[in-house]
Amino acid sequence: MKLKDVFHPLPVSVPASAGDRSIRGIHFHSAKIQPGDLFVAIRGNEVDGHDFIMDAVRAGAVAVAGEKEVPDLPVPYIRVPDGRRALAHLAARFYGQPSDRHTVVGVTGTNGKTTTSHMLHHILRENGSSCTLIGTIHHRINGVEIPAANTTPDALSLQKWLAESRDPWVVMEVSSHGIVQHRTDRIGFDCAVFTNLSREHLDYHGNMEAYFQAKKRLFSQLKPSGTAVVCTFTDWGRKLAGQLVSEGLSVRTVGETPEDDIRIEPTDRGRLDLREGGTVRTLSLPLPGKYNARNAAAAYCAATSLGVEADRAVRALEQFPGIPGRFERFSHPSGVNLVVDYAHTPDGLYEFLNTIRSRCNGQLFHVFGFRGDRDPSKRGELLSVSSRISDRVILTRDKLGKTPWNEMKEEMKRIARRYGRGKVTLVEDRSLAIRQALEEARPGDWITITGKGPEPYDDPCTLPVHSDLEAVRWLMKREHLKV
Ligand SMILES: CC(=O)N[C@H]1[C@@H](OP(=O)(O)OP(=O)(O)OC[C@H]2O[C@@H](n3ccc(=O)[nH]c3=O)[C@H](O)[C@@H]2O)O[C@H](CO)[C@@H](O)[C@@H]1O[C@H](C)C(=O)N[C@@H](C)C(=O)N[C@H](CCC(=O)O)C(=O)O
Ligand SMILES: Nc1ncnc2c1ncn2[C@@H]1O[C@H](COP(=O)(O)OP(=O)(O)OP(=O)(O)O)[C@@H](O)[C@H]1O
Repeated sequence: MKLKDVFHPLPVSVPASAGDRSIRGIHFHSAKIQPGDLFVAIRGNEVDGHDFIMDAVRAGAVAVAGEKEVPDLPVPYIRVPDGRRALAHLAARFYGQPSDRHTVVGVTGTNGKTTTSHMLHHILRENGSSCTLIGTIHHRINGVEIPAANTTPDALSLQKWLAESRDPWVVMEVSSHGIVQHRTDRIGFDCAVFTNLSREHLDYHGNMEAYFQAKKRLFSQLKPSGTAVVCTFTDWGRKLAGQLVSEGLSVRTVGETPEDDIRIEPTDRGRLDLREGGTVRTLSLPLPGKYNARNAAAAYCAATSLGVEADRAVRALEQFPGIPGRFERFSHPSGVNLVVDYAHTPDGLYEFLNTIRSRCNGQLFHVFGFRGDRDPSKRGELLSVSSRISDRVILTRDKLGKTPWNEMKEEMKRIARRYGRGKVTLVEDRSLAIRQALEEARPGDWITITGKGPEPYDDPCTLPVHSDLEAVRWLMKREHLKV
C-alpha cells in the first residue's frame, strides 16, 4: 500500500516526495521491523518508542510516524498528534477496514467479560456459524487457538486478525485499558455488551467516573444499526443505559425489574427464568451462581439481538461446557470439595464466595494472594470480603511483579491484622497453601482457590505443579497428602 493511502484521510502531512512509496507492513516494536516497513513510535508506559526510531531505521523502516519532533531522519517522518490513535487508523487502513466484513460483538465490564464472551461464542457456534473469539484465556481465529498476551490485543494485531478471520462472527472482550490505549479504535461493533462496573484498576484510571467513561467509549463505536446490551444490576449499568437511550442508541437492558427488556426472575437453584415481554423461558445453567445467570442473560440478549432464535440460544446455554479456571470444581476422594476460580476483584470475590457459602454446610477455606502489579488499594477490601464469608483464610503468593516477597509479606500481615478477623494464616508457597487447606479440611468442607484460574505460576513451587489447576489435580490423589 502507498504511504499516502495508509494515512488518508488523517490531517497530517505526508511529504509529497514519499507519498507514492509502497510500504510492506506496519510495526510499533523496533525489533519487528523488516525492510520496507512503516514504524510507528508510541510513548509507552515503560519506555518511549521514539527512542527506538533509529533501531527501526537501521532494520529497514522506510518511513516513521511519531508524536515528537524528530530532526534529521534519513527516511520520511510523519508527525501525528497521538501515536496509539494513529496506529489503529493505519492498521485499519492497511488491512482494509476488516471489521466491516464481520458481525462484531464487544463485551466490556469489570467482571464477567470472559464468561459472557465464551457463552455468546458457544451460542453462535451452536447456531451453526463459525466465530472468532478474542479475550483473556486465548484467541480463536478460523478455529485455531492463539495464546493471549492481553485481554484486548494491540490495534495492529486486532486489525490483522480481523482481516485474516474467515469467521462471519467475532466476539471480543474489550478491556478499559484497551479502550483508553485506542487498541479497539476503528472497529465498528454490531453489538456492545456492558456487564457491570465495580472497583478495579483505580491505579490506572484514577477514579470510578474515569473508569466508567472509558467503558462507555465502546458504545460510541457501534455501527449505525448496532445494539447496546446493558446489564442494569449496578447503578453504573442503570446510568449507562439512561445515557445511551438519551443519546438515541438502540438499547436493550438485562436486569431484575419489569422495565428491563430481559428480566431475570428468582428460580429454584440452578434454574433461571428469562422473561421477555409476555414470554418466560426457563433454562438450567451448568454454571452456578447468580452472577453466571446474569452473564448468561447478557449473552442471550446479545445473541437474540443479532438474530439468533431465542429457543436455540437457551438450548445452547444449557449445554455450555464451562471455562477453564472459572468455577472449576473437583470432588476429592476424602469428601472435600475444591473450586478453582479467577475472582480477583472485591465484587467478583463476594459473588463467588457467596455462591459457595450457600452450598457449603461445613467449613469454607479460602486460599488466595495479592498481585504485586495490581491496584494495591483493593487488597484490604478483598481480605475483608474473604474473612467475612470464609471460615479460614490462607494468604499466599500470587504474581508479585516488581514487588519483593518480603515487602508483600509485611503488607499481608498488616492487612490481616486490620481485616482478617483472626482467620488468616500465611503460607508463602502456593502449592503448599492448597495442600495445607486440604490436610485441615474435613468431609463436606469446601476449599476455594482464587485469583489465577488456569494461569501458570511465575515461580517454582515445592509440589511438582505449575498452576492451581495442576495443584488440585495432583492433590486429588490421596497419597499426595500428609494425613
Ligand atoms: C501498562 C499497559 O497497559 N501496557 C500495554 C502497552 O504497552 P506500552 O505501549 O506502554 O509498552 P512499553 O513497553 O512502554 O513500550 C513503548 C513502545 O516502545 C516500543 N519499543 C519498546 C522496546 C523496544 O526495544 N523497541 C520498541 O519499539 C514498544 O513496542 C511500544 O510501542 O501496550 C502494549 C501493546 O498494546 C500492551 O501489550 C501493554 O500491556 C501490558 C503487557 C499489560 O500488562 N497491560 C495490562 C495492564 C492490560 O492491558 N490489561 C488489560 C486487561 C485488564 C483487566 O481487565 O484485567 C488487557 O487488555 O490485557
Ligand atoms: N457478572 C459477574 N459479576 C460479578 N462477578 C463475576 C461476574 N462474572 C464473573 N464474576 C467473577 O469474576 C471472575 C472473573 O470472571 P471473568 O473471567 O468472566 O471476568 P473478566 O471480566 O473477563 O475478568 P478479566 O478481565 O480480569 O479477565 C469469575 O471467576 C467470577 O468469580
